[in-house]
Amino acid sequence: MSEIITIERMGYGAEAVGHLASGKTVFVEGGAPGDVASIDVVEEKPSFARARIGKIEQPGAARVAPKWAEPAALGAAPWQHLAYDAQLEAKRANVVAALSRTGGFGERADELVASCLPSKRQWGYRNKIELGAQWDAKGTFNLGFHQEGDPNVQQALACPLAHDAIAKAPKALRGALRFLQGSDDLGIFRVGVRTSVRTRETEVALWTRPSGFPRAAAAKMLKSSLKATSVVRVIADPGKARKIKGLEVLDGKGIWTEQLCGARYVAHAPSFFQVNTAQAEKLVEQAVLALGGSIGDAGPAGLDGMLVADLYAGCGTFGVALARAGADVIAVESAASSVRDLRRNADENSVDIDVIGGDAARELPQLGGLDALVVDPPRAGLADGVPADIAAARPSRVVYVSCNPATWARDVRRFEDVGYRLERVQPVDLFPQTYHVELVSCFVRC
Ligand SMILES: C[S@@+](CC[C@H](N)C(=O)[O-])C[C@H]1O[C@@H](n2cnc3c(N)ncnc32)[C@H](O)[C@@H]1O
Repeated sequence: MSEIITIERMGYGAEAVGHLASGKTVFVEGGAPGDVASIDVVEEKPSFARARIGKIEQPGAARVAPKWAEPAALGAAPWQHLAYDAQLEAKRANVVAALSRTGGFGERADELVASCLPSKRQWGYRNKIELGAQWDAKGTFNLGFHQEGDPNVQQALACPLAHDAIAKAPKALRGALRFLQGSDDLGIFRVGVRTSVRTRETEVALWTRPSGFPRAAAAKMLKSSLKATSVVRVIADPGKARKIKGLEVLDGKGIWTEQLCGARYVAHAPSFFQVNTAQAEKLVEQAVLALGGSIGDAGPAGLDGMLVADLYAGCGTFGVALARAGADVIAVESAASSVRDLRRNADENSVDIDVIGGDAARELPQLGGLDALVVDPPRAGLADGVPADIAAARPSRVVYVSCNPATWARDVRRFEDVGYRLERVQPVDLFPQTYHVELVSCFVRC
């Protein structure tokens, strides 16, 4: 079934949103706000439909020519056909919509959400590329991007979202690993590459199942193909990336380092680290400011003597900055690799952090009274009882950093129910050309 519609807005996802003549909401792959397009409906459900663009009759004002022509861009850069200003507006609108509907803020949501802070680099901003590895039915080794809902990897020659030093890694690594393996399956199921424009370090991490492995040959080949300063092998089972069975240094330092807000951070391959360093600095700055601190030439300051918990702390992106600002920091993180890196990052930046390895929800009730708290959970947001446990610690301020407006808006409701008022929401664009948006929100105790 085809019909001509006008695209209204971007959804929270790859698709744009419009309405069929029947009034039904339709999600349109490849649509841009303002497009008048002939669409082909590919799926119809009782309350919504999905469609593809047949022909654009008249392009919307926000539409631009996509830069990345490979099919992998559909999954990795699904908003690249939108002008950057329109991307920022759409991201803010998605945060407002989540707060309004899921958070129950109605029209008040619009007043609380600031404009989305733009990324200086709209391409070439990622410090990390993560590629899935697979053997196909013909016995060919493939390396590419995972697309949501598709078990197969999508091959690509390059990733223009990544810094120049690693943008061509998909092709280079595919060639190197095909040569290394020949027709032998070495159990590689994922390859991660991290680079820093600040420290000039590049690390290649091969994720493999436990088995024999030609360490020296792999080290030589990977080091030369990307001028890597570190080559490591992470031993784990596919689908169980959190259960690391071993980490072998094949060449170089065995770690990757990055500089952020004037501090130096070490991150081992299995540890979480923000993928857009320059924008992560804005997250940190926003968090420090929200707690009443300041950012000066010498770094974060002005939180002297405050007792602050940093939950879901990773390698210490927030915790180290808060401690440098003078706060007494208790950090909780569950992944063993990140916990070790966090301890080392505190030492290397000459700050004391009380690092607790464990589940944030479980540890929180033992922390006692707090002056303030920063939480930065994974996409699923906070476990049910966490806002109430936070309220029991009676912090005067809570900073909630989120990468998922839907779960965040649900949690906002919970915070308001336990006596915290949402004061301000600052979306920050860490992921240009995609629908993803990060936000820093601040709550005060009523
Ligand atoms: C979105 S990352 C944020 C990390 C850090 N705040 C940063 O900005 O780099 C979420 C972190 O939470 C950790 N994590 C996941 N579940 C957890 C849990 N139940 N308790 C504590 N940490 C957890 C992950 O290992 C990851 O490091």
